[in-house]
Amino acid sequence: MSLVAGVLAVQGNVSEHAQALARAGAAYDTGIEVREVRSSGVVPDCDLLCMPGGESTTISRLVHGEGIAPEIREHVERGKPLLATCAGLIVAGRGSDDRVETLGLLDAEVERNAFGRQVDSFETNLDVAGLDEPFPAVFIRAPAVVDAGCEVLATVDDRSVAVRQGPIVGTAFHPELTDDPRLHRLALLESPSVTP
Ligand SMILES: NC(=O)CC[C@H](N)C(=O)O
Repeated sequence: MSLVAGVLAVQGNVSEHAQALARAGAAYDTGIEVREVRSSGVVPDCDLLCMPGGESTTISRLVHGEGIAPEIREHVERGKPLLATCAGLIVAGRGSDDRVETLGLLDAEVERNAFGRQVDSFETNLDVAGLDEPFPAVFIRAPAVVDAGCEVLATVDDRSVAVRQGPIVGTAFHPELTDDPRLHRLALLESPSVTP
């Protein structure tokens, strides 16, 4: 079978997500066609969706300005999986920062740059619910979920850094920046609406 995966391409690690999707699909012999989402009209054809990191202010402006926001909303309302990473998590959540117009898809208040400047970037082996072995998680000016009304999959220093609600998985870290495809698999290919 073959799946169509959309990667929001207004900003962020687009090619890295495309490669991660290819790695994740290879394990299942699933063909994955990646489409970059820069304007409206692409998301309705997608089985899976990634919302990458970048600058959440910019991403939220473009998502709303280009008419992509209602399509993402409809995508998850139809039970199709969405992986939102870092700035993508901020945009998917219910915001705590006026400069970001969030989508409110996740019942999670997300604090931007939650780990402070002194630790702008770090990597840690993270226990994630649903994965057997720790995941090599890369954090770059990462947010954290400060108030989660949804399932928490992982924490760092008592802060929630991976959450799940229905077909949506949000991570404060960047699973696309490692060779490990397990997070993309867990979030996207093992979602109930997708049968690889
Ligand atoms: N790597 C990232 O996506 C960083 C997110 C960024 N700090 C923001 O607030 O938008």
